[in-house]
Amino acid sequence: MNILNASQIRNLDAHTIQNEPISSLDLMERASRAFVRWLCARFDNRRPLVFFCGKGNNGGDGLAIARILSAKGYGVTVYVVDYTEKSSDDFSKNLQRLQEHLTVHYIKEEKDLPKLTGEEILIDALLGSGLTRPAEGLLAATIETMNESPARVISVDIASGLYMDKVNGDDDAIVRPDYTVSFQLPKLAFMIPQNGPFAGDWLVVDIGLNETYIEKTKTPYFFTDKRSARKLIRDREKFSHKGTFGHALLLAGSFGKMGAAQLCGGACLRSGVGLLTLHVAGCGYEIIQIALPEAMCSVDIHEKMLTTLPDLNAYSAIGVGPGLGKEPQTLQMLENLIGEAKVPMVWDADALNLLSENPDLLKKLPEHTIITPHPKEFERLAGKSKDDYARLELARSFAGEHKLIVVLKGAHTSVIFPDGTVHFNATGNAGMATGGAGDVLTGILTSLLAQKYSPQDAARLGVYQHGIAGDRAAKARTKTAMIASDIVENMGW
Ligand SMILES: NC(=O)C1=CN([C@@H]2O[C@H](COP(=O)(O)OP(=O)(O)OC[C@H]3O[C@@H](n4cnc5c(N)ncnc54)[C@H](O)[C@@H]3O)[C@@H](O)[C@H]2O)[C@@H](O)CC1
Ligand SMILES: Nc1ncnc2c1ncn2[C@@H]1O[C@H](COP(=O)(O)OP(=O)(O)O)[C@@H](O)[C@H]1O
Ligand SMILES: [K+]
Repeated sequence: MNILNASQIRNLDAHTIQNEPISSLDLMERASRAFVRWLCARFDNRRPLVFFCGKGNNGGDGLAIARILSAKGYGVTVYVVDYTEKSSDDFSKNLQRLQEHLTVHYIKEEKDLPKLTGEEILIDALLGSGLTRPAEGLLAATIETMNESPARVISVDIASGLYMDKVNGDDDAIVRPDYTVSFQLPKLAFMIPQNGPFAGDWLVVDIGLNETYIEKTKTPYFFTDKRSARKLIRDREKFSHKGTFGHALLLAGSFGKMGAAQLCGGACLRSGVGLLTLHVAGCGYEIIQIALPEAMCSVDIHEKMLTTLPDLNAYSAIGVGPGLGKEPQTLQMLENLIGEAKVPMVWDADALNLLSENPDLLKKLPEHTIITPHPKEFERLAGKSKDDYARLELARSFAGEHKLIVVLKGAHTSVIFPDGTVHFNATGNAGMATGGAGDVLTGILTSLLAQKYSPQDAARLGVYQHGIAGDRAAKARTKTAMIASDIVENMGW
């Protein structure tokens, strides 16, 4: 799914209005009904709803939503923040319609702001995708009132004060919603870690904007949701045999970190690889043979660390890093790996940390290798960024410069291609912020590469499937109690 910027969304609205055709007022009504459907499925009419509306189209949505919900028997109070003389046409038309049924309150100065009990549900319809500057004055005071109330807050389209596609200032007034019900497309802002508090639990409702136009609009940003992930999956052909699905090699596991190799190997096996060999430090032989009877185990000449490569000829993909350690002999092994590997690779964890300390080696990494840094590992590789948008840009140029597939991990992990394309992932949850979850991902990616998925497809699909397994694990065990091995246990699609 494409992610569009604010001006592209404006054009999309205009295109839909002109070509469907539909009036902008009817489009607003359709968007408002979509919002209402979501709200009614979630909240019954026992709680009072308090609306805070601006005077643009976001405010117009708020007024339309209030009218529809009031007709459905919800208790509705509407405040319009009177911060400007100007108002949009569709705002004015909806104001007129609403006033036929309901008294609208105006906030003209701060003392007009209501005292909230905390029992209400607050609907934030002050500013939407039309935000051009930080919210100030009365708007900022209204935002503060909402944020200070313990009441639940639902933002219409996007939290008021949050830019859709660029960084906000540290002191900007921005609503902190519990939920954002966004129209048609996810917004870039929702993908950015520092915006977590300003997106809340967000979801997208379909308002029938022109799909063909969306698909044709050029953007570097995409969202890997269920539909796009499904397109990547290959069926297991009836007459296939284990040779069809490749032989993966994992270089992982030193003394005290053999669990990383086990998690990585378990995930690799459960993602459909034909054969798996783990090459581990000598001390890991029994552990791996007992923990993963389906895998073969090759041991290093060194008891505690990885120092030498096995013969690489048998393998169709290689994953390296989990539980590797950073000993100088291990660095030597990585140098040899770069020299000898002729198959696609995934580099993770300590393999990346060793790369950061040896930039010459980074330059030699074969094109289209997948690297899977978390933000700290990425910082070690590429340097500091002043904010999360800047980090994303840095990752795009890093991927381009080194011709790598960068999987920048976190909530909405971004998979970045050398051409600068970014695919944000839809799945996963904060329960995955637990030691070993990344090792699981490396196993999945190596397995997909061994099965001859392209590095681009393997990265997008693997990250998606990792998140699905994490979501299932959270359902089974809760986000708090789940551990990385639960992610492996819950794999399968
Ligand atoms: N255009 C359409 O057909 C549709 C638009 N929709 C709604 O329309 C919204 C966008 O509406 P608008 O473009 O009217 O913009 P907004 O309602 O976001 O903002 C209103 C106007 O306020 C001004 N403004 C921006 N930042 C400000 C600030 N910090 N302080 C004071 N004034 C500021 C701008 O001139 C802006 O046009 C979307 O978020 C969505 O909620 C939906 O109704 C769906 C259909
Ligand atoms: N809040 C979160 N939401 C979704 N996924 C998350 C979240 N936190 C972590 N993850 C995922 O869990 C994995 C953690 O990997 P990593 O940080 O390398 O852990 P480890 O090194 O312990 O294995 C990544 O794939 C990341 O995307
Ligand atoms: K809003």
